[in-house]
Amino acid sequence: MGNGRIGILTSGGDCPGLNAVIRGVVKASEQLDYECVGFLKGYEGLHDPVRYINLTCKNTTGILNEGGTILGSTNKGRFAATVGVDDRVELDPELLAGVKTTIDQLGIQGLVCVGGDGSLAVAQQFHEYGIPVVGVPKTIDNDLSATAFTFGFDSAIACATEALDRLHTTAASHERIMVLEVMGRHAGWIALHAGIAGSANVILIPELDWTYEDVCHKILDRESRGERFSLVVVAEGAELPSGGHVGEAQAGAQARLGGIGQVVAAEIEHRLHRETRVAVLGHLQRGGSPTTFDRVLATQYGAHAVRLVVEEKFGHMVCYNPPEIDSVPIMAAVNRLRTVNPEGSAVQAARALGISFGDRPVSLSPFTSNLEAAEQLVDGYDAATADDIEMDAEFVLEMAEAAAEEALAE
Ligand SMILES: Nc1ncnc2c1ncn2[C@@H]1O[C@H](COP(=O)(O)OP(=O)(O)OP(=O)(O)O)[C@@H](O)[C@H]1O
Ligand SMILES: O=P(O)(O)OC[C@H]1O[C@](O)(CO)[C@@H](O)[C@@H]1O
Ligand SMILES: [Mg+2]
Repeated sequence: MGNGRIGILTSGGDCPGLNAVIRGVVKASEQLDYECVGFLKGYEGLHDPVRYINLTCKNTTGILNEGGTILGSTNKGRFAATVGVDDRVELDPELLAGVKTTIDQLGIQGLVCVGGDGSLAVAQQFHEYGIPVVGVPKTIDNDLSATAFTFGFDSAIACATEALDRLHTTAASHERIMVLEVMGRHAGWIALHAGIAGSANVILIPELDWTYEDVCHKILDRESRGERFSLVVVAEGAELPSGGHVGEAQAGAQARLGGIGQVVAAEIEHRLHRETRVAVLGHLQRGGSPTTFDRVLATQYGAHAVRLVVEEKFGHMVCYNPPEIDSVPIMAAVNRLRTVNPEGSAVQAARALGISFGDRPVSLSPFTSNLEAAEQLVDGYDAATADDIEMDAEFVLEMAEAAAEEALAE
């Protein structure tokens, strides 16, 4: 059996690039004369019943650009180590003992666990129990600490950006407001990056409190300049102005988020009396072929994970510390979600372009005469429906007056 055996499993929500990591691990292992074993359906294949396949360069050929994972994955089952942000649930000691027996009996020298925050929290408990593990950071949500990027994120934002490009043309043709709901759990990375790349007008993320007034304000401001359509991106985990998230609680697992797009679209339509439509991107963001960036990142992660096993750097996770691939203790990456910095450069750049986060009134464009914009804004406001419109006539007028005063002062 050459130098020994390396195990690998893919756990949690799938994402593009998982197969690229598997291939990277297998190829790098064979180069060093190690055999590879792939456990099926995440951690579940490690015990009762043990389910695995032998992986070789030959039987993994052609998978680099395939979405999904040839090993299968799950985000439910017996290995729930976290059920929410900053939560720790101890794994059953009998389960841990069973996994240790599997690893010992198969002669696995190191187990490569490819997963997000929850799955790596499991890997950390394996490590504490004496099971030799190394981690690889995966998730479309990009919410893992200690790495600049997880693989899967770039593919997800490519998908969301394409969706925005498509929504753009139909929104413009029909002069509608389009709301796109994207994934990301409690982090706004997908919404932020896709929103910037897909030229959204409003981006709503969990990290910033927002109001319907400010969202509608932005839409009206665009209308005042003759832009009679708007694109709103909302992260599934964004908190409603009234508090709380939209989704369903699940027993023994993280809440399933989703549905906020519909809520936001309905409220905008109600307040502005403008045709508003919603698109929910859902699992399209997790499927399909990885982008070039994700292929390169995932391949490097796979190769580097093998190196960690060979060097017996157990309890570590590979990470991207641009421009290099590096490693950190798994503990540094889990139980502390990496969320968007509201003062960070991406948010600042978006604001500089006039993208609204729904958290403050828009300032009128420096490129339009303020007076002209203010007049248009008042004209554009349909007084006939004022009684119906819960969005404040007063607010619009106040803004118009302030702008007019400013313009006169110039
Ligand atoms: N075998 C399992 N049994 C129970 N729970 C599991 C199992 N595998 C993964 N999970 C849970 O599924 C969830 C998702 O896993 P993970 O964090 O690795 O993926 P993710 O892509 O980041 O997705 P998420 O945003 O749902 O966390 C976590 O809460 C994790 O604990
Ligand atoms: O596949 P499921 O169980 O619906 O999980 C969806 C969740 O998984 C992710 O796609 C990846 O973590 C999240 O963005 C989303 O909230
Ligand atoms: Mg996660």
